[in-house]
Amino acid sequence: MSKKVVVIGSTNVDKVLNVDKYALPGETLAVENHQESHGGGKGANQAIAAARSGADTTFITKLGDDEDAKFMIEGFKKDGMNIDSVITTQARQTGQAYITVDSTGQNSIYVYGGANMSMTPADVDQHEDAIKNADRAIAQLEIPVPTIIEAFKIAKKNEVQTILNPAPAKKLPEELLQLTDIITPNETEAEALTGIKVIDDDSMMKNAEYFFKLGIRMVIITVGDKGSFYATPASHAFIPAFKVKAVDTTAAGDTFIGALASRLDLNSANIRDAMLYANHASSLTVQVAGAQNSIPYEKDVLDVISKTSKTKEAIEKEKKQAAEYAAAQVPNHIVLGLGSGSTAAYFVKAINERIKKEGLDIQCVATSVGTEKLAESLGMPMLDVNTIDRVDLTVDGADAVDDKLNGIKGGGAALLFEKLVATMSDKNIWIVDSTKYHKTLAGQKLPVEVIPFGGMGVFRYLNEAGYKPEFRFRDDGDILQTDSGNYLIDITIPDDADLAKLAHNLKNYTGVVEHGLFLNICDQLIIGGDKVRVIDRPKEETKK
Ligand SMILES: O=C(CO)[C@H](O)[C@H](O)COP(=O)(O)O
Ligand SMILES: [K+]
Ligand SMILES: [Mg+2]
Repeated sequence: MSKKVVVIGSTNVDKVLNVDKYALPGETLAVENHQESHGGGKGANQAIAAARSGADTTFITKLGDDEDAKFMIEGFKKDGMNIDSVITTQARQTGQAYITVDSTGQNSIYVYGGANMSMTPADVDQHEDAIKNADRAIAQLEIPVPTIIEAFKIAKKNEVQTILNPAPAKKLPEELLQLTDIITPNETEAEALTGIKVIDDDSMMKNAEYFFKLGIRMVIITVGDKGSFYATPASHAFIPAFKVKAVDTTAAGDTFIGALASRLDLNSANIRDAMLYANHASSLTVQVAGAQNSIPYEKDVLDVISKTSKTKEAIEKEKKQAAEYAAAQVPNHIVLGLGSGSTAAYFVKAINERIKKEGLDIQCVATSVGTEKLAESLGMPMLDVNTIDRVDLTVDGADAVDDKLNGIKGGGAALLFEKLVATMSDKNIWIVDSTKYHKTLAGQKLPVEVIPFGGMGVFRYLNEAGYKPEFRFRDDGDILQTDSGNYLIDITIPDDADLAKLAHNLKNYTGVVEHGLFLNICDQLIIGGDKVRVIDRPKEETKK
């Protein structure tokens, strides 16, 4: 069901002058290149982005009675936008931006607000229905603030969600912020409003808390080519941008917002997917020079998503290949540790097939409640880990493994039981897809399991030590609890980390139960693929 979006905002015609160099005062320079006009304006860009992503889009904007207006309206109609609420004035020209770009790509812009800056609350009142009939209303700061306030008042009165893109950056009256449900600043715009510099997750959270206090329910901070952060009082996360070759970032921010508005459910339940969609959309915009012409259509975004999700299918295939390869190697008459996570689940099913078909004499030990449930549902013979003192072989997944077979586990929140079983196993085999194998673990996320009481103390220690800690939340926004009822704090492994020292320091900190660094544990790594790769721990390296 496509979202009904109304955009109340600006339209500019960008007149671009490509020159070799800027003319000095009094100087006259001939300009060779052909000059053309492009559509622009944050309102128009965001309306176009929403419309091209399939939203049922109505645009309330004010244009002069001139050629530029005709040029823009043609474009709006081509994008299937509802233009019944475009207001025409004789008193001002359509907004224009005079952009001079020199041979180095450096640009300077003069913006003539024109009709945009003459849009009044009365203009908006005349198009009250266009707002009333929408699911959500979006505004930016290229039209007068009192006009936005009027539009948002109508929206709130009619339970229409309000999204404020506070660009270009400036201070705003609390009245407007209190009428805003979702605010979408970039890092500079956020700082202009809150005075809190955006440098890391913590400062993004502080910005979010500032807006929550005003009654704003969701804060989205776009951080250039790094990605975008979202926060509601219940949950938050940073969604990294997709690494692409950026040619021209113009309209990337506007694309993100229009695309997000076309996807985000009104109860925000699909926030992660909507953010991923919007990140994909703006990653396409930056790869094309220009503004509105570079804003992608829904099918382009879905194409790039299906390409990445195809790798998702490829990854699942590799997990299965690694798991089935490992299952085929398991000897008879042993006590077998069953790992946790999606790759280990393929292994459990594969070894269960062998036990049934070949009548193998294998007793199993689970490394999590999830695996125990899976094994029992398959009728596998289980042992209670407290009744044995050793395991012959454990086969488990991993989140990241380096070229010394040191690894990180705990992505699936089972690290404590996994480490218990791994350390009592004579042999540990890890099964992974190719995205898990890295030269080094630096920069990877490392889970630290802490007791709930006092977890904040550990968080503060990790924060002060510069590990960028984040409590792990479930997708429904509640804090995650492990099988043992503990919390997980994910930290980032610093580039120059001494893993043994890091493991030692973490383990020794009061309140830390265990961490996800598994050093000198893995004896053999099996990496899935059409050609499975098997890497053994070098013989001379005795397990300490
Ligand atoms: O350590 C684990 C659970 O705590 C998992 O083995 C690890 O997260 C890998 O899981 P997956 O195979 O699903 O990527
Ligand atoms: K662009
Ligand atoms: Mg995982």
